[in-house]
Amino acid sequence: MAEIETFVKRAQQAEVEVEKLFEELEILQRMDLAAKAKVPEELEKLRQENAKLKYRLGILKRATANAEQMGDCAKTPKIQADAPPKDRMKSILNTLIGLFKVATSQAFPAIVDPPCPVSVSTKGGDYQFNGALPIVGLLKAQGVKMAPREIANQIVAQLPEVKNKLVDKVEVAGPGFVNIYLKRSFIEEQVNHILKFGVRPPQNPDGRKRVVVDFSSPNVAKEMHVGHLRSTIIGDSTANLMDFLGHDVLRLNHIGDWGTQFGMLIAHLKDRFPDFVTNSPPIGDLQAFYKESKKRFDEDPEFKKRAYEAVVKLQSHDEVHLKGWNQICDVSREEFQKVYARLNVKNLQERGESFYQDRMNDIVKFLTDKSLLEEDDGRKIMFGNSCPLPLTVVKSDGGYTYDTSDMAALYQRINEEKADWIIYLTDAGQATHFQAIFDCARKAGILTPQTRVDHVGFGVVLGEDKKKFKTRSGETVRLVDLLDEGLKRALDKLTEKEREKSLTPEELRLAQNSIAYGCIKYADLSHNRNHEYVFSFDKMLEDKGNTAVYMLYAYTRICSIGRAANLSAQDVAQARSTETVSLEHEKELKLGKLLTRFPEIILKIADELFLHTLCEFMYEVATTFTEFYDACYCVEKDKATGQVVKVNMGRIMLCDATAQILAKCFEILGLQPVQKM
Ligand SMILES: NC(=[NH2+])NCCC[C@H](N)C(=O)O
Repeated sequence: MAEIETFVKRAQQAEVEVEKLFEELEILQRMDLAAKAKVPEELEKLRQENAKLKYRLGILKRATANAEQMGDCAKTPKIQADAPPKDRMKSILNTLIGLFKVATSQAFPAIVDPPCPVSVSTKGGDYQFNGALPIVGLLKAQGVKMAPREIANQIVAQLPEVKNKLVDKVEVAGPGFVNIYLKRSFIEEQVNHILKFGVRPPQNPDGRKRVVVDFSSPNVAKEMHVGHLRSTIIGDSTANLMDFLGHDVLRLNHIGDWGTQFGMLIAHLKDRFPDFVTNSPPIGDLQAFYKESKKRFDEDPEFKKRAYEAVVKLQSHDEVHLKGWNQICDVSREEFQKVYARLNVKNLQERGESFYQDRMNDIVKFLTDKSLLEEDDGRKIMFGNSCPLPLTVVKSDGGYTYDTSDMAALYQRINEEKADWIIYLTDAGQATHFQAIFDCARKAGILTPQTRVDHVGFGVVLGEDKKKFKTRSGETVRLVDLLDEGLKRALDKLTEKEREKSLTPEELRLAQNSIAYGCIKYADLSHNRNHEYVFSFDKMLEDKGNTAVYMLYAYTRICSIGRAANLSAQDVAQARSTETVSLEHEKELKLGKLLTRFPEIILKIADELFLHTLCEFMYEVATTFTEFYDACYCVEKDKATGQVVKVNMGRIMLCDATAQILAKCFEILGLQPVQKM
């Protein structure tokens, strides 16, 4: 299997490179540069290499096909490594940027790497090129004076006429914008592409990356709180998105499972359950256990002493102490697992702070050797180049800190995991911690520009009273209780609508789960993550506005249109290869255009890491779909008998493409829509 992965990786890299070279070649040809000669040679070599890889991949794949069939198949097949890039979805925005870049370079060869801003148009045209204005300044710097409209005209004159399947017409407007109108035939082609190939990822401009997503990361023996819930939800979706793009994703749960608090926990364990080594201790409520031991630690100096001794024993890997530590971690692990199972969070690998024990020694040595550590009141600290706050790498008692483990983890992820991109999900309060880590890692040469790092922060969760989220009695809300309440509220909602009358008990249960977990996730994901977020079941369960309930209903409604035409799901699936969509009606075209924006939205979100953009897109799809459905008959029925008289298959296919796009969005967000609710 590992061998296959390596082949897949190499084949994909080759694909990306071939495609890149194709593009480059096209540009070079158009720009009529003499440097052409070398490229075809390289291209040919890559092609041959790729053909060989594909051939061997084919053999390996056939050999493992049976094994794979029996394994746990993902719901949507991952993009095939041997799928030519041409089969992926096209980002219209990127294509337009490419076209205008070439045209601008041709019109103004003296400007190196011209800026090329293209955006979706709000009026006049589908997209808009805004590059003329910045060029005014650039020309001026070279002593050339030219009006923006004139610049726009010259650029437009260079747009390739032939071979352009995409642009219908362009017009220079206002102070020098270029309005771009797309060809209907192109939009139709893109929608038909969805029917033929399914919702495929767009071509990644930077190729396949090894992406580490560090999320959830609760702490052993402490409450897994709503902050961890946010991290879990946003992190899981971020990882899903990276998966969809075809990256090689590693989901890591950096749990807090190491540190001095284990001394008091183990000392307390020894007292409470003296036979813990032979009999698994029934700890039950670990939070209460934590509180008890903390109380003793604070009040009883003798206990405190034993707690310190226990830490030393644990760190020297004494068997009995390791056993106790493991038992305590197991109790927490079980609790965390319950939450993950209910939220359907999969493939999250536990790699807690304890994993880095030896590596923390190594990183301290590494930093010491580079003379980067300073003494400060017995501590060893490190300053970066730009961040005002130093890291505490070694405490005065010789112990390590959160900073030390994160430095060690960063080193490990870059050098052992070969990460190209590392994404951390924690509350915004940890922003300075990560700034300092990244800053110091750059200074130490651990982090170079080859690796992208992002701290994806999020705001705090508030209760409906706009105060810190707590239970009525002021306790932290247990996540399992919160999820239970979600389930109860979802069922109330369904019975309020008397859905139990038309759904089977199993359908009702599925709908309840879909709504409960869907509403919690969607409420979180649909808001800008930087903002504070008010946790309110009432708001989440509203069926108007951009809520999970609205979106889930919209989806089931679209899915039901085929049924209204007496078509089974299988009929619809079969029609995808025989029917085509034509977007004659204005509302059909509007919907088609929106669907074809999916690839550019995905690329934007992957770059900026703001998932609410996807929710906004989904909402726009749902409302645009309603406009289409109100204006265009898909199924005509005899008013008197209710019999189907006419089915417009092309339109049913447009419904299907819409449903497929929405299904993919749900999948990325970790929601599980149902066919009926
Ligand atoms: N690599 C990391 N620091 N990941 C995030 C860890 C979050 C930490 N355990 C907390 O509860 O706040």
